[in-house]
Formats: sequence, C-alpha cells, structure tokens
Amino acid sequence: MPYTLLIRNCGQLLTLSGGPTHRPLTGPDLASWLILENAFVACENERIVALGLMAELDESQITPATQIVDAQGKVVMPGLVECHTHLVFAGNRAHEFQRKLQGESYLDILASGGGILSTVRATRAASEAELLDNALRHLRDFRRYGVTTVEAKSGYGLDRETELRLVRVARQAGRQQPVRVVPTFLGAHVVPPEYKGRPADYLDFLAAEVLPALRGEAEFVDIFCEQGAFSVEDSRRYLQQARELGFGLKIHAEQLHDLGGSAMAAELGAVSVDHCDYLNAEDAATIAAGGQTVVVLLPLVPLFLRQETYAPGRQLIEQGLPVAISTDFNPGSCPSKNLWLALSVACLKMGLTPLEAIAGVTLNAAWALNRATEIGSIAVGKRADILVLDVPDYQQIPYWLGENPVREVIIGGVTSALEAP
Ligand SMILES: N=CN[C@@H](CCC(=O)O)C(=O)O
Ligand SMILES: [Zn+2]
Repeated sequence: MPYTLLIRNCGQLLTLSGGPTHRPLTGPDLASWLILENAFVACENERIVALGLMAELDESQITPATQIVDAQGKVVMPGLVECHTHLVFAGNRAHEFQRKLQGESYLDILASGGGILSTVRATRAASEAELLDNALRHLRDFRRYGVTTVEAKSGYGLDRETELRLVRVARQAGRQQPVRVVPTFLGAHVVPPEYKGRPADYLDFLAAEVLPALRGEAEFVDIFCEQGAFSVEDSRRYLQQARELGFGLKIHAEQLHDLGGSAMAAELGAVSVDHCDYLNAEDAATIAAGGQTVVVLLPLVPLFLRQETYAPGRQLIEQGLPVAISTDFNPGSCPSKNLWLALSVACLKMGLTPLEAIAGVTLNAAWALNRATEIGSIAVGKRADILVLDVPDYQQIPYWLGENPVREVIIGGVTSALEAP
C-alpha cells in the first residue's frame, strides 16, 4: 500500500528507538536512542511503516494521494505522552494562590477545608455537560502543546455518583477529539467530609461499591498516600484489593513526606509511583530491584507549591530507575499544561540531561501507562503520533524556557489543525 502521509526533510528525527523494547529506558539507555539526521517518516493510515535517511526514501510509494509534510530541517519526534493529569474538574483555586504566597502550606489549606476539598465542592455542583466542556478545552490546550495521549484521573467527586461521572466524562472526552485519553480512578484522593476521620471505612466503601463498577471503564487505580490523605497501611490494603479486581496500580507518594508509599506500591507491582520528591535512596533501590515500576517526576509541583525539595532525578537515574516526566495538571498543585516547561524544570532542578528528559515525556511516559508497544517512539508498526517542531536541534527544546516549540501535531497519521483559541 502506498504512503498516506510522508514527513520529509526532518533535520533531526528523534526516534526514541534502538534501545531495549521489553522494559522502560534506564541508565545510559535513557540518552542513547537513535537520532537520524536529514531523514523521513512514512505512514499508512494510523501506523508508521517506514523511516530512514532521505537518501533511502522509496519514492515509488508516493502517490498523488500521499499527504506530504515538509519538516524544513526541523526536529521531528514522537507525540508527547502526558502520563499524570487530573483532567476533569470544575472551578479553579486562584483564590488560594495568595494564601500560598503568604506562607500557608498545601496541607494546611487542605486541613482548613480548602485545597482538594474546595475543588470537590465545585465539581460535585457542576453538570456533566459542564465537566465535559472543561475537559475538552483542556485537551485542546494539551494538543496545542503536542500532547497526543493524556492520562486522566478522577478524584474530585469522592462519592459514587460523582466519581463514576468523572470517569465517564474522561472517556467521553477521549471519543470527541483526537487526543487519546487513558482513565485512572483516583476516588482515594482524600477522605470526603462524609467519612471524616474514617479513612479505612471510605476505602472499604470504594473497594466494595465503586471499583466493581469501573472494570473496563478505568484502567488504573491510584491513591494519594500522604499525611492528611491515606496511610501506607490503608493504601496497601486498598491497592491489593484493586489488583485483585484486575486494575493496574499507581500511587501519589513521597510528595511532601517520606512515608514509604512508593516502595510499598512498587512491591505490589505498580506501573508507576508518582511525585517522589522525598523518596529516599533505600526505597529507590527497592523500586529499582522490582524492575517494572516507572518513577513519574512532576517538577512543576514543587515549583508551584514553593517547595525547596525536588525529586532526586539524577540520583534515581544513577540508581537504575526508569523516570518519566509529567505536568500533574490539576487546579491545586499545577495549573499548567505545559509539558515542555516541566521538561525544562526537570533538567534545571532534577539534573536530567535534555535527551533523558525527552525520553521522560515520550517512551518512558508510555511505559508509565502500559502502552509502550503502541506509542512513545517512532518505529515501524507503532501508531503515527508525531510532532514537527519549530526548532532545528533537540538541545533547544529545554532551552527556550516555557515556550511551545510545536509546529504540527499528527495523531494516528492525521494532521490536526491547531486552531486559534
Ligand atoms: N497530591 C495530590 N493530588 C494532586 C493535587 C490535587 C489538588 O491539589 O487539587 C497532585 O498530584 O498534586
Ligand atoms: Zn496528581
């Protein structure tokens, strides 16, 4: 079959391929994947079918029906994979920004009934149509940044009806526009007012009344293991129950304190452990030994919460851990969808190199969603989620701080218009 889409004259084609295919990238592999200069990528419908140097291009596969994108010597790379967001919510927390600037901590604001609980009130009060509208707007913004897959957590309902609604909205939003949406159930975000002081009872309720209704609807189950949220022991029991029901596991852990939640979740086979700003070296070694859990770094969160401590990214890489990078887009700890900024801050504050950080927002992020056979690199057989950037050299990606380098976004072999707001 002839090519349906050809991207030619790629100055640098960042393939993210050439390394191991059976596990996430770790150690030196994070930065030694293949870059082709003066190259092409060809697709048949939604799949990549060929790539190589321009001199190797088989012109006989080009027909008048082939769509040709001229990269004009710029960087071409896989679509970004955003592996940790709280996509579906109502309202915002701009009113808490000033409180934060005056020194109130994230957990103090939560303990006073604000923070996550403030977004829960707004989300419970919103209609399904309003929530869908918000989610679609955020997905459009993500797509402009070159994000082609987005994980979407629930977690601002904290009751059966609203939590199921949030998962339904995430799935519906995924069907209504081109960015792929991967739903995660985070009903165990914090303890709702109805269960105040009874976290274990709330988790039992979720496990008995909500998780069974989510089989086939949400792929992962997540929990916020932290002071003021859920303890390590309660989290362990809940995640075990979720695993028995067939869900993949994720955890928010070591965000503000070193409690041991990340190592616990890794021992249960979690696909990712997220935040890890306070992860200690011993627990990092436990996670590395498991060999299957990705550490998702969220550098915009300590930045936004004015925290000095960032996850020890460099040290984690030296210890052999696979790292990914995400924004953690949400109304409280990161109201930003700019994954390029997160990538830059991962370099500046966590010690990643540009190549490692690029792997963190593509192939390793795909591993954190259990989708690395489908997305995250430019390789024959993979889904054609591809970006054409406006920069000629990958070194400029983290350098232009906070800018959006995306010129063209291709999702499933289809170029999608980046319409004005
Ligand atoms: N830490 C817990 N949950 C989110 C924040 C949610 C919120 O503040 O609304 C996070 O990943 O940072
Ligand atoms: Zn989060």
